[in-house]
Amino acid sequence: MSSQDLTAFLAWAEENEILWDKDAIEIREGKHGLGVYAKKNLEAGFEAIQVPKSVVLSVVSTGIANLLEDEDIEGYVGLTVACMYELSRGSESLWSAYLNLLNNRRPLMASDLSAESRELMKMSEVHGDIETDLKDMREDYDNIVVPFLEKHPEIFTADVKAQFFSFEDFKAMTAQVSSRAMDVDNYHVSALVPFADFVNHNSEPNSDYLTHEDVCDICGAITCEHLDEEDQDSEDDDEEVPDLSAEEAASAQKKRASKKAEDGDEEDIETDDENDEDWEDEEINDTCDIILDDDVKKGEEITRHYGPFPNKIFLSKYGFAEIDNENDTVTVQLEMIKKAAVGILGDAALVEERVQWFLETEDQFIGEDDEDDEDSCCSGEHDHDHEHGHEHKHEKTEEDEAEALEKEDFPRDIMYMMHDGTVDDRMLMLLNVLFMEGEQFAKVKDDMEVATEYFNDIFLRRALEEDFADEIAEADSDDEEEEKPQLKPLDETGRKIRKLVLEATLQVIRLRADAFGVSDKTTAEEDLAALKKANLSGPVFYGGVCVQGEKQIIENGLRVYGKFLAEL
Ligand SMILES: C[S@@+](CC[C@H](N)C(=O)[O-])C[C@H]1O[C@@H](n2cnc3c(N)ncnc32)[C@H](O)[C@@H]1O
Repeated sequence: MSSQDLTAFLAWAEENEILWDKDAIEIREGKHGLGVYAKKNLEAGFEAIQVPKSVVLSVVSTGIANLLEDEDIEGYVGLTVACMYELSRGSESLWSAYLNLLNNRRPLMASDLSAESRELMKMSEVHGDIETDLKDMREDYDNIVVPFLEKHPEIFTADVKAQFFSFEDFKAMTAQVSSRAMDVDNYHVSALVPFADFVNHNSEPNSDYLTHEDVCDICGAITCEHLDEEDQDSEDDDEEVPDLSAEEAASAQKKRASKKAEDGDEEDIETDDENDEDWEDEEINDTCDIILDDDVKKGEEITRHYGPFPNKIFLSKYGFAEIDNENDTVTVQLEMIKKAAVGILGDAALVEERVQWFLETEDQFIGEDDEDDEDSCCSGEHDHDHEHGHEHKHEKTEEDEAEALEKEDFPRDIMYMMHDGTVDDRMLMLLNVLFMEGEQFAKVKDDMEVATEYFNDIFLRRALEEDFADEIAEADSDDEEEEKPQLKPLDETGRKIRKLVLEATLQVIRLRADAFGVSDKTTAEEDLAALKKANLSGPVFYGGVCVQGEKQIIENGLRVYGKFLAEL
C-alpha cells in the first residue's frame, strides 16, 4: 500500500461525510495491518467513527443492484460480485478510493496457502473447513458468477472480464468480503462499511459497533412512507398487510441505490418526495458507529470484538485465530458416541433405538432461549456464508418462518466440546439416555414431565459441579427468601449411570483425538511454546493456533472427566 492510497481514502471519506475527529483518531499501520489508533486520551462513550449508510457498499447499493436482484444473487457471492463490479468501474465508482486502498493490500487467507501448508492443519477441524471453502468458491464462481457475467455482455465485456473477473480476482475479493463485511441492517444485510472496517479484533475490546438494524426493507430508511403504510394497514384488524407491488418496491430500491451510488447526497433523497414527512429527517442520522466502551489512552489501538467465533471460523473467515480462544470448540460426531456406547453396552440395537428416540424428541427438552442461542446464525457454529439475510426481504408468512427454521436447523449428528473441555447439553443428555436403566427409559419415553425433570436434575448437577454454583447464587442474591438449589445425593443406580456416562465421555474424547491424529506425546502447553518459537506468521501460524487450541480442549476434557470419575 502506498501512503497515497490511504490519503486518497481519507479525503474520500471526508467528502462522503464519514465523521471522525482528526485530532482524536487515525488509521495507521500496526501489528495486524491497518488499524485505528487514538491520538489523544479518549473517554468511554466517545463516538470514534460514524459512517453514513449512504456509503455502505452492499448488494442493494451497488450500481448492479437490480441485476443481482433479478438473478437472485445475494449473500457473500452477491456482495463479492458487487465489489468486483465497483472495482472494475475505476474512478466512475463511488467507492473507487476505498476499493483501491483494499485492492493493494489483500489479506492473506488460509485458502491461499499451498496444499502442502494446508496439510499442516490436518490435526484441526479447520483443515476440512478450508478445503470446503475452496471447493465452494470454485463452484460459486463456475455456477453463479460466470453465467451472470455471460448474461450481461454489455457490462462485462471480454476486456472487463479478463481484467477484473478471473477466478483469482473472485478469490481475492471473497477474502476482502469475508474478512471485512459487517452486518448492517435488514436492507443492506452484510456489507462493507468503509472506515469502520479498519477496526481490528480484540478478545477484550475497548469499543463496540452499533447501528440501527431494523429499517424498512424496501428503501432502507428508519422511518418512511412504506413503514407508515404498513403501520396504517396493520391498524386495520380485518385486512392483511398488503405488499407493495414488485414494481413499486424495485423502483424505490433503485431510486435509493442509484442516489447513493451516484452522489450519496441526503438532501437529494429528501427532494424526491414532495411531501415533507418527518421520516425524511430521521434518515439523515442513520449511521454505522464505532463507540468507545472504555477509556482509551493516547497511542492505544481502538478494537472491537468480531464475534464469539471458534478458531476454525476465525481462520477461514478472517485469516487469523486466537490463542486460548474462550469460544473455541471441538466437534464430536454422533458416530463416535454410538461407537463408545456400543463398546460399553455391547448392544448396538439398544444404542440405535435410544439415539433415534433422542434425535426425534430432543427439541422438546431444549427451551426456546437455548435454541436461539445454539442456532443463532451468528453464534459461530456454521459456515461463514451469512446467506440468512435474504430472509428479511419480504413480509414473513408462517410458511416462510417454518421454511427458514428448517433451513437453519443445526446438524443433528454433531455435538460440541467447549473451551473448558466440557461437553454440550445435547451430548450430556444423549449419554444419559443411552445409559439409563430400561425401566427409567420407559418412564422418560412415556411422560415428558418425567423426562424434563430427569434432565433438569442432570443439568443442575453439572452446573454445580462446573463451578457455576456461584453464578446461580449471585442471580438469586436479590431474593434472600429463595433457597439455593439442592442436589439429591446419587443413589446406587444414579452412581452407576453416572460412571458409565463419564467413562463413555472419556472414550468419545479419545476417539475424537485419534480421528484427527492428536498426539499426547507433548502437552498442548508445550506445543504452544514450540509454535511461538517456530518463527511462523500469517495463516500458517494461525493454523498452528487452531491445532493447538483443539488439543488444549481435548486435554481439558480428559482432565475434567477423569477427575469426576476419580471422585465418584
Ligand atoms: C476488517 S479488517 C481490519 C483492518 C485490517 N487490519 C486492514 O489492514 O485493512 C480484518 C482483518 O484484519 C486483520 N486482523 C484484525 N484483527 C486481528 C487480530 N486480532 N489478529 C490478527 N489479525 C487481525 C485480519 O487480517 C483480518 O482479516
